[in-house]
Amino acid sequence: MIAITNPPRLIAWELTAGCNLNCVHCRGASTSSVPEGELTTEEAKHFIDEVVELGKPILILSGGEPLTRPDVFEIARYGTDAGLRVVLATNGTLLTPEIVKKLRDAGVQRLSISLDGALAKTHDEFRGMPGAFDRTLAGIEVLRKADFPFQINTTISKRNLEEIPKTFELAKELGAVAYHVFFLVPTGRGEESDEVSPADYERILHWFYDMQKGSEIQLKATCAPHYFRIMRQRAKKEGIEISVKTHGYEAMTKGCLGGTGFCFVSSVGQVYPCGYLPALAGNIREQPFKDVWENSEVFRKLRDPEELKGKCGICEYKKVCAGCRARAYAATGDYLEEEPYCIYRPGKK
Ligand code: HEM
Ligand SMILES: C[C@H]1O[C@@H](n2cnc3c(N)ncnc32)[C@H](O)[C@@H]1O
Ligand code: MET
Ligand code: SF4
Repeated sequence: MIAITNPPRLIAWELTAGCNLNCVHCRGASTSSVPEGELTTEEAKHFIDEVVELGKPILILSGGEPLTRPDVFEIARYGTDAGLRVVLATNGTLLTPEIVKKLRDAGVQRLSISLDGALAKTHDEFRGMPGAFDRTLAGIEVLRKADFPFQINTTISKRNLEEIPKTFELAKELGAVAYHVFFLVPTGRGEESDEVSPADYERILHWFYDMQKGSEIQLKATCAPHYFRIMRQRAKKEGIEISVKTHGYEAMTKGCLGGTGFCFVSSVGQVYPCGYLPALAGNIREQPFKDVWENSEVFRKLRDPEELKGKCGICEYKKVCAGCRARAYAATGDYLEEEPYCIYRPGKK
């Protein structure tokens, strides 16, 4: 039998590991020092050529802080011309009208702005810089004036858990087209002691389900695969079928796309299932991207739910959830082990 591999739907690309901030939770442990040997402009363009050979995913230009890389506009333009939907993830502190114009001219379709609290103190402590909150809000103001679409990304940890509803309200007031929450993964500078408890995860994901129902803007939980279990448990209780009509995009996807619909490429060309799981699939300098995507052992394992261990392995929701592989890795050293932050006991329904 010939195994058919779907092309990636989304690729997050760390254009540079360098950053102007020093966030307490940063997966890349980014600082102002830029590592040696990052992909050159030519190598970056070559990578885009290779991506297009496989399919037309959304290309997320990320970092580090992608706006610290001078050729970011040239790379974005190249991706746009190649037919990709190019978006960019930024901390928002470096946005000026000139930069926003250049991003628009390069065909960038949306920005994500990280905002980790509704209060300046919370965000600034997260971001390791006094004044970061004000600068990010100033950046958002530039986007509003230019009528440039943006979403707000918030990483949820113990530091801001109780401020999430307020941050969601702020995102709406600011005119975000979507609100995406990321649950902290203990990797890089991210600390396990900052992770919210499994019970709090459950609580906030139920809140999220309720918010999603009546929300005029798109809400998405990333790195919280158990949301897809909760969605099904709640829908069953309410007697509703899960469909695109009732649950939108969430009905068509699953908990974690790492290695199946999504991958992360580091600034030196390393390919990983996501930016939080240091399980190396290959390097685009050594192998064609297609070969890494289709044949690497890590990706093959992640595509097979039968490989899952512990309670995830026997869970009736494993095909829609599969747990966070990065959290399993951080807790045990084995990315196929059970998700440590899920309270569900398989078989309970
Ligand atoms: C349009 C602007 C967007 C930006 C700038 C953005 C940014 C990001 C970033 C930076 C990550 C983290 C990647 C990593 O470090 O590993 C991420 C993850 C992800 N995003 Fe977005 N995103 C955007 C829109 C979307 C949309 C519209 C969707 C789907 C409807 C989406 C789905 C995902 C998924 C599935 C992941 C991967 C995490 C996982 O494995 O579940 N994103 N996004
Ligand atoms: C793309 C998003 O990823 C967030 N981010 C950075 N590091 C981590 C981590 N360890 N866990 C979860 N999210 C993280 C950023 O704050 C940004 O909003
Ligand atoms: N620096 C950007 C942000 O904070 C993107 C990457 S974060 C690891 O949103
Ligand atoms: S989370 Fe983003 S803004 Fe913060 S240090 Fe890391 S790369 Fe920079």
